[in-house]
Amino acid sequence: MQTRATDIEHFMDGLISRNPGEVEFHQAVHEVASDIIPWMQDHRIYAQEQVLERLCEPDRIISFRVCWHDDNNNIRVNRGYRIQNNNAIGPYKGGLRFHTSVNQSILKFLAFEQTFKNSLTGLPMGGGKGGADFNPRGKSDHEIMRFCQSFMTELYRHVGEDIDVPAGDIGVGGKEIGYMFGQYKRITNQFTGVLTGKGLDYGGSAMRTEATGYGCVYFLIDMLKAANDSLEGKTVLVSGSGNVATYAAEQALLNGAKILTMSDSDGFVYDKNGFTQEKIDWVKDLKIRRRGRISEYAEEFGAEFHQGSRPWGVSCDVALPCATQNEIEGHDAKTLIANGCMAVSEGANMPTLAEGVKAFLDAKVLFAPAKAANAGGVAMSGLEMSQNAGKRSWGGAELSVMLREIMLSIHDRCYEAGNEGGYCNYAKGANIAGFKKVGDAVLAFGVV
Ligand SMILES: NC(=O)C1=CN([C@@H]2O[C@H](COP(=O)(O)OP(=O)(O)OC[C@H]3O[C@@H](n4cnc5c(N)ncnc54)[C@H](OP(=O)(O)O)[C@@H]3O)[C@@H](O)[C@H]2O)C=CC1
Ligand SMILES: O=C(O)CCC(=O)C(=O)O
Repeated sequence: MQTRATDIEHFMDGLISRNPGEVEFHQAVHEVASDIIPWMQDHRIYAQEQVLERLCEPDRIISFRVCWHDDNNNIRVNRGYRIQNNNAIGPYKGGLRFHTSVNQSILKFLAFEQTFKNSLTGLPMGGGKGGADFNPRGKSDHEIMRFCQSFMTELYRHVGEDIDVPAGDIGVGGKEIGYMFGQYKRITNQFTGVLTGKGLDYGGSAMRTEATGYGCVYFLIDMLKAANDSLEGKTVLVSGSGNVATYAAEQALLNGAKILTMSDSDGFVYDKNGFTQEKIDWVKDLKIRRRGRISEYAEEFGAEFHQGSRPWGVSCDVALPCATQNEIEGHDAKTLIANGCMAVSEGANMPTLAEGVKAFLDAKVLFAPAKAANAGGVAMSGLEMSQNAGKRSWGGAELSVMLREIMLSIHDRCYEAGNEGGYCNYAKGANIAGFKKVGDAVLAFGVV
């Protein structure tokens, strides 16, 4: 039986009327539904049992007030959230984002995506996401510490090593995880693996910092290999200059690529000579320790700074969007294609708008969707959970091998479900492979 476009529209009309105004959530669901609704024509049980409908309704949405004192002793009020989307295949798992843009729609889209991403890793992790509309930019360390402690003072009652295990995301790195872990331990008097991305001295895992960016490039390499190509000598645009961007740039460089750009929310830098390891290390120090702006790179290394723009107008072979959602619009995708871009691997979550994804797929650009390409980070978090549960720690070399194997198996799962004979639609493959595993678990539980 053929799926009619109206089936997808009908499904989306219902979803939009139940979740008004949540545009990012609508966008993420539409992207999955467009592949899953046709697929369910031949897999009727998932439609009969309303599996997609169930996965689109979070198990629970937790929202709370976060009060803290700034350095001038003013009381500040923020809103914190945890979206526990689905725990059919394991405890809720997913990052915390601290950014002014954070709202329920953004976190619902992220928790929804996380559910399928975690499924693709093959590890026992459900999907969740959380955060707050707190802006760490310009805050002192003491302010960040007080905010994190206040945030955890409410969150602690909703999380636990077998319940829900948050980690970092935009605005939440090792420092913030340390403050939150310390507060959890203080309140509960328990030392458990309740957060991942912890420091190595207190239960963290080697390779977690590198895992998302490295994994994104491993997926790219596997995709190129399946198309009888390689990364050697290719020019690469990277957006962002945070955790994912810097480690993606580093791994691409290690594989012989030439990195031309990095960016932040003020604009992008274009280095015609390419980023060396020394320059990437300088960016890491700028962003993590000095909390500076990417424009300073241009002054330091004599590169171009393009204020208020994204890097997609620069000619390249490969694009690695690693900053945030919706950073490649339809016209950006068309520009990239016109300038010769032949592969895109999404380090950020949902960085490409639907029109952009369609343009890439129509042009047969190799396109690695976020839920597959950036799954290395949460996979390493899953391995951190295993280490914590077993009260042991594995070495970096061992974990690197595990990360490489997990990324290859994610690639192969997506390839198997998305290969259309001559061209692989990895977006479709990731949706089907991710959905099927969670869906089978949902079916096993009956109506719950
Ligand atoms: N960390 C992880 O393990 C994982 C992260 N991701 C995703 O990767 C992306 C980046 O996360 P991560 O590197 O951890 O975060 P960081 O906070 O380390 O870095 C974020 C980077 O993106 C830029 N950025 C943020 N918002 C915007 C915006 N609205 N416009 C332009 N640039 C922006 C930031 O610039 P500025 O300094 O100006 O804010 C910064 O360069 C996110 O989509 C995240 O969800 C996905 C999987 C795992
Ligand atoms: O490691 C984790 O649990 C968080 C990863 C994450 O937030 C993501 O994959 O988007």
